[in-house]
Amino acid sequence: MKKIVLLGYMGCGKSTIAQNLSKITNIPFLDLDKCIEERANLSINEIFEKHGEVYFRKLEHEMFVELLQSSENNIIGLGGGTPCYANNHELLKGDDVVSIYLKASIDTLYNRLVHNKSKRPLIANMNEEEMKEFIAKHLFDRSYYYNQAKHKVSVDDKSVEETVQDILEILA
Ligand SMILES: Nc1ncnc2c1ncn2[C@@H]1O[C@H](COP(=O)(O)OP(=O)(O)OP(=O)(O)O)[C@@H](O)[C@H]1O
Ligand SMILES: O=C(O)C1=C[C@@H](O)[C@@H](O)[C@H](O)C1
Ligand SMILES: [Mg+2]
Repeated sequence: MKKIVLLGYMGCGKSTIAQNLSKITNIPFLDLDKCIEERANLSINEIFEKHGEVYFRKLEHEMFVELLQSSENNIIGLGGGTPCYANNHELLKGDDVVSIYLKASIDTLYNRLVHNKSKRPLIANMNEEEMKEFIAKHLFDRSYYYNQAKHKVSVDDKSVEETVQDILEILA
């Protein structure tokens, strides 16, 4: 079964773009973060607080494998860190997987995340200056994994509709 997997840094728009793509294509959308929250019956913040990040990464890997194994066609929106742990980047290369990196610049990410960080435990307690530096370094560290995707779409200065259109061209 075909799996369209959207990946990229926090705030690049995986969830937003996947929802819109799902409406147009009628392919059901699964958000990995949401699936984890439902399975654990805890928010992502609560999982990090109560059990720590290592436990979260284990749940994240198990849930990603489970979603890829299901027999339906799906759009799967990954968490920002998913490709960077537990060899999950290898799963982006599977035969039935169309993996797409939504590539955003540091400025785009910062502008989207600065007013929207409370539900993202890795940045929730940072001030604005710390956040910019963190995003720059973290994005650099993670880029190797994001670039394992089969396709790349730049999202800077594009509307949701324009990014969705770029993805439809990849899928055509
Ligand atoms: N052109 C755009 N494309 C996508 N998102 C946009 C755009 N312009 C503004 N946004 C906003 O940027 C934010 C993107 O957040 P979203 O939750 O979709 O990202 P994400 O990649 O799923 O993040 P996370 O990894 O934390 O789950 C949303 O608040 C969305 O409304
Ligand atoms: O970038 C990350 O490591 C994360 C991104 C979010 O989607 C969540 O999966 C969680 O907050 C961790
Ligand atoms: Mg998301």
